[in-house]
Amino acid sequence: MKVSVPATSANLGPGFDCLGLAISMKNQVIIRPSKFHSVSLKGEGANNPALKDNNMFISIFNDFYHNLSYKKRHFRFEFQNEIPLSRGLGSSSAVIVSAIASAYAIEGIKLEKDKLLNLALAYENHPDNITPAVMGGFNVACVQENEVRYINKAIPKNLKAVIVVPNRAISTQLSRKTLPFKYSKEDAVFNISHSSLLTAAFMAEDWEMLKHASFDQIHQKYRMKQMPELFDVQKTSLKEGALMSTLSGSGSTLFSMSYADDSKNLEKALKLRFPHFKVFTADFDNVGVRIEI
Ligand SMILES: Nc1ncnc2c1ncn2[C@@H]1O[C@H](COP(=O)(O)OP(=O)(O)O)[C@@H](O)[C@H]1O
Ligand SMILES: N[C@@H](CCOP(=O)(O)O)C(=O)O
Repeated sequence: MKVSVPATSANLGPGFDCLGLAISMKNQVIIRPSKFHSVSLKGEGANNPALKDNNMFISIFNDFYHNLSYKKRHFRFEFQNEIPLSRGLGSSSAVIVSAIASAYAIEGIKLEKDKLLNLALAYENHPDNITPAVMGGFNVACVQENEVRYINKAIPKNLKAVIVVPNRAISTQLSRKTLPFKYSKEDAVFNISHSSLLTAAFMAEDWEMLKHASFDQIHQKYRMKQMPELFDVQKTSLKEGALMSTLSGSGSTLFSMSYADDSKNLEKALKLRFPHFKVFTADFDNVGVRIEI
């Protein structure tokens, strides 16, 4: 059985904790019944001992598997990870979503995507990256009485993600601690209006509007201060043809969206200016979690 989940970019500037989209880089796990428990790790995190000894995927998988199955079976887990850890590309959401989906799939129990999303919410209490991880595409989501309410839209092929991954990790938990406890009415109005305009721009496919809508007052500046070079990455991206350029999730990655025709030049300019960071172009993912029995 094989499950894969795409990377995500959450917040998209003003949409703190409510907007996110899926990117075509994935974490994949193959699970087979086996005589003994065993784990193989390839790609991102392969040299991280914590992922071998105390793997979040395996503990969530076990929680669900033991509730769903009366059998005591062992498995071999083969992980192939493309999503870097703690860089704001939704590595933890991918783990949560794939672990829950795998526990159901290995027992042959059908799990609707909406149910998967609501189960994932117990592990990540903001819906902005679990929703695109499950559904793919662009998503606006909020939580009401422990349920995710969302609207989803596919992102056309003529758009690309240009991604700058710094060489330093930022944990989401710590990055949330840098944010103020209170905001002014001006900042609240700024973000509500920009987030609404950005959502409308995605729905109407008015890509030029992203150049005006993608600004934020409530989280990026506080977080980016931890790595001030990110302000430079953002400025360079917007100057070199990005339609929008925002801190991806809680950082440290900077996400830009551009027309496919402009993406090569943008990638080249960023590589030249920031040779110590990993810069690449990716497609968007409009499918979300994939399960092959
Ligand atoms: N491939 C993985 N396998 C197991 N655990 C992972 C994996 N990727 C991420 N994690 C867990 O998620 C944590 C990172 O979560 P977080 O700081 O929210 O990063 P991100 O911004 O990438 O979602 C890691 O410290 C680890 O516990
Ligand atoms: N809205 C959250 C998103 C965190 O995304 P991640 O990819 O960094 O886990 C936040 O901004 O804290």
